[in-house]
Amino acid sequence: MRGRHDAGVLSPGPRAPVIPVLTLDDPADAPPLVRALVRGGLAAVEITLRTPAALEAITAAAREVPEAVVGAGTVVRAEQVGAAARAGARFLVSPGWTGGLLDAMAASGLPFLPGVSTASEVVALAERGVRELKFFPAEAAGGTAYLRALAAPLPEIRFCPTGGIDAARAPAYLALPNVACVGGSWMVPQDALRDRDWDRVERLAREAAALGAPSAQV
Ligand SMILES: O=C(O)C(=O)C[C@H](O)[C@H](O)COP(=O)(O)O
Repeated sequence: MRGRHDAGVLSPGPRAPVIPVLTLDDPADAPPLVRALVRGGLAAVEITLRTPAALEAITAAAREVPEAVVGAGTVVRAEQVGAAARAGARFLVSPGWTGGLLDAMAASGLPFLPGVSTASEVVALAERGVRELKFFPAEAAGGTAYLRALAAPLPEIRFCPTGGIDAARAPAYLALPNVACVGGSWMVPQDALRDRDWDRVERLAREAAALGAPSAQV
């Protein structure tokens, strides 16, 4: 993988320790929600392609909140790559990977984070030149102990662990040398989203932004 991927989602640069992972049913929620996250200090956000509203939500957030960097998550099929890019996504995240998906993501020119949960996958992707990876599902797949173990043989790989991480667990991940940032949905609780309590989201985002030495760049 060449080109923009070398600039990467996780390379040093403008910093945020946490990427909020958003799943939205109403695209109208996207702009005020993303604005609240940006106000709290989390400017890079991932909107998952898990709902019919997702592409419209990406479009609305990208257009109405230009100070945010809006990416697409749950990219699991090659044809979703073009749709996400056309909607305005500026980075791509997948819970997993296939050769076809990697080719499509690389061809998009956008930074991307394929998901892995085993050492063999890390080696396979490193062989293809991909060194910035999502570790998913982080807690279920071995958590900080697993990532710490991977750092010894594979020190050049940088991870964004996601899945089961909350404000209490995030600092231990962020303290690892091979972790650039963490992903999670904890700063957007279901009831806050239902009640459109953007002030609460902003508070939780501010707490998340203060959590650790960050280095997500998108
Ligand atoms: O949809 C995807 O592409 C995923 O890989 C799953 C998400 O990253 C996690 O569901 C977010 O993690 P939680 O903080 O546990 O909610």
